[in-house]
Amino acid sequence: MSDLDPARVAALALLGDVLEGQRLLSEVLGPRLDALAPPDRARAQRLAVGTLRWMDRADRALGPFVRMKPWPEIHNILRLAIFEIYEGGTPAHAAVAAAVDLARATDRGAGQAGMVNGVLRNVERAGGWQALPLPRLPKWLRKPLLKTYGKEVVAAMEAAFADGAPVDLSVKDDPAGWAERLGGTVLPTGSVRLDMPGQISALPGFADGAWWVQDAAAAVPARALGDVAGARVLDMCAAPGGKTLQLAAAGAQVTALDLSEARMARVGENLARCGLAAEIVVADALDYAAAPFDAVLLDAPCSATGTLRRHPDLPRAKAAQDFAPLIALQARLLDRALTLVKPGGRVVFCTCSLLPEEGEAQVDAALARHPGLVLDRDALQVDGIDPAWIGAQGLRLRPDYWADAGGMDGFFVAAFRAP
Ligand SMILES: C[S@@+](CC[C@H](N)C(=O)[O-])C[C@H]1O[C@@H](n2cnc3c(N)ncnc32)[C@H](O)[C@@H]1O
Repeated sequence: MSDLDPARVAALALLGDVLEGQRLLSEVLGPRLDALAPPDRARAQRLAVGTLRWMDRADRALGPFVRMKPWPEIHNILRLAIFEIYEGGTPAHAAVAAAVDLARATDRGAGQAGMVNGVLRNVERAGGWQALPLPRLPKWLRKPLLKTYGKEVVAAMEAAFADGAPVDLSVKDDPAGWAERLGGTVLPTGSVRLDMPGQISALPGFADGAWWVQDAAAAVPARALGDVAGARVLDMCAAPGGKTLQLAAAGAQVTALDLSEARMARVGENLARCGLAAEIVVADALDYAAAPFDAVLLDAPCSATGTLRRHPDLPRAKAAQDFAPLIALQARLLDRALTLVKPGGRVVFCTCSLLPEEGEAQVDAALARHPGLVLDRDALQVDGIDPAWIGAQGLRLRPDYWADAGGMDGFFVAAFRAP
């Protein structure tokens, strides 16, 4: 494959890892891309992410022209070419020629190259890309979301997933000043949004640690702890540290705990870059013991289905049954959090999930397990949060909110007072 475009070859390998190997892109990007030149690395990732994002529509476009389901690698070559032509800005003749070269280089050989050429020409001739429905989520996820939110909301969420995500920053101070310097806008919750940021680490303020990348929705849970200046706060699942940075910047004495040593190293780096401090503990939160804290933030491991604008690989690599152990762990972590806080202290539980099992249902179950545990819905009324987003159990943030301004991640946030 030496004459082939290395970025497209790598993108195809990534697609195979996700779609056939059921691996997340985050697990395979390093091994697949490290040997490439930086521009090829960025392009390969962009091609793989874009193809996954638009895959459902690409399959609809292909449907009338493929009689039998193509071999997986040929199918992925077709999907990649269709993404490139209709959403990736590649001239059609170049995308088709590249797809034919890629097909010729597979084990299936030249016969498949002819088929790829013919099918792509047919798709082009048929036209109508824009008239096809927006990409739909896979059934395992679409079904429970339809049951929870209804057809209209799920369609709006799917539109948000197709749009992708801007880059949001949490700033230590002066959001308006940083928005002006970086050409961004200040969101109602105080995050700064950038539409076309380019290389993040080259932007003013990165090296000095004036801000860090954090989706606007992800910045809300730490705010639900209220004024934490001087308080001892446990960030119980802390890595890579977005919320630790927020709490430290707000003047809390933070203990940042996480099971993963590698991910915790990133918390240390982020704190150092931003000139902030926290106690770092690598441990299983279920075994961790300490003098009771004033407050605990539990950002529990979850399905991450709220982050699909940036991670279209996730619903393709995972399935519902993968999350059952996490849902059980969330309940155990919440029980543990309640033992680590002073009586009457605030505990904020959150997940970047859209599934009620990882949000509202966890709250109902925790209230049933712990007599005396009190929900503190007032704590969720932080600046910029529409009160209509706060339900009986907590704050439900959805990717289709702020649709005209670029959306937000899906999140669930609940605030409790410990018994
Ligand atoms: C959603 S992420 C946390 C994101 C982080 N709060 C932030 O804002 O950057 C969940 C984290 O939980 C950690 N985790 C999973 N099980 C854990 C356990 N038993 N004890 C401590 N941490 C755990 C994972 O390593 C992962 O870093």
